[in-house]
Amino acid sequence: MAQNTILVGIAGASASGKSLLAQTLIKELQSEQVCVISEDSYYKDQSHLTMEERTKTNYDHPDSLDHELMIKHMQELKLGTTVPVPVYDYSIHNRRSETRAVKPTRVVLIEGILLLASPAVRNEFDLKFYMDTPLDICLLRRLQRDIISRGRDMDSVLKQYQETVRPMFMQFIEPSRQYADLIIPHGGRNRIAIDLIKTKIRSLIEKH
Ligand SMILES: Nc1ncnc2c1ncn2[C@@H]1O[C@H](COP(=O)(O)OP(=O)(O)O)[C@@H](O)[C@H]1O
Ligand SMILES: Nc1ccn([C@@H]2O[C@H](COP(=O)(O)O)[C@@H](O)[C@H]2O)c(=O)n1
Repeated sequence: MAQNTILVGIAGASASGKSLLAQTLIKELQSEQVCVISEDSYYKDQSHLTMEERTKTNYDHPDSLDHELMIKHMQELKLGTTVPVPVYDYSIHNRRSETRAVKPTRVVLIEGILLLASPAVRNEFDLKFYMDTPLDICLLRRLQRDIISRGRDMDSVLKQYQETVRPMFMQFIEPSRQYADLIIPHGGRNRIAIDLIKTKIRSLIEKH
C-alpha cells in the first residue's frame, strides 16, 4: 500500500529561519494537503518545576524534548491517524493544557533544531532540509525575536546563548547537518529554495 503522508524535516540553528520557511511554504502553496508542526511543541512537561527552576533547563539538549511522543505522532500520521500535538508556551517554559489536532495531510512539515541529531528521529523523515544560516545572523535575529515575541530581556537571551544555545549547537546541531538531503543557505527568504521545495511538494500532492 502506498504511504499517504510524507514527512518533511526542516532543521538548523535557532533563528536560522526554519519557521519562516515553513510558514512561507504553507502560505504560498495554499493547499489543505500541507500542514506544519514545530518540534518545540514536544518540550517535556515541566508543571512539577517552579518558574525559577524552569529557567535553568537546557532547552538545546535533546533530553529536554519528548522525542518519544514526537516519533509516536510521526508514525501515527503515516498510518493516517489525527494526532493531538501539545501547544507550547515559551513565556511559562511549559506546555499549555490544550492540544492541537493535526490531521494526516499528504505533506507534514516539521521544523526544529534537533530533528536530524538522533537516528531515531531523522529516520522517520522522507525529506530532510537544513537551514545553513551564519550563527551571528541567527543570534541577532534570536535576540530581536525573543524580546519581541517570547517575553525575554536582552541579558537573559545573551546569558542563555553563551551557556547553552551556542555550545549545544556545536555539539548536536552543526554535526547533524551531514544528514540533510538539501542544505539551504541565506535563511527563510531564499526564493530559489522556496520555489524548488514548492515544486517538489506540489508533485507529491499531485501524485497522491
Ligand atoms: N532571511 C531573513 N531575512 C530577515 N529576517 C529573517 C530571515 N529569516 C528569518 N528571519 C527572521 O528571523 C527570526 C527568526 O526566524 P525563525 O523563522 O523564527 O527562525 P527559527 O524557526 O529557525 O528559530 C524571525 O523574526 C524571522 O522573521
Ligand atoms: N522554554 C524555552 C523553550 C525553548 N527555548 C529555545 O527555543 C529554541 C528552539 O526554538 P527555535 O524556534 O528558535 O528553533 C532553542 O534554542 C531553545 O533555547 C527557550 O529559550 N525557552
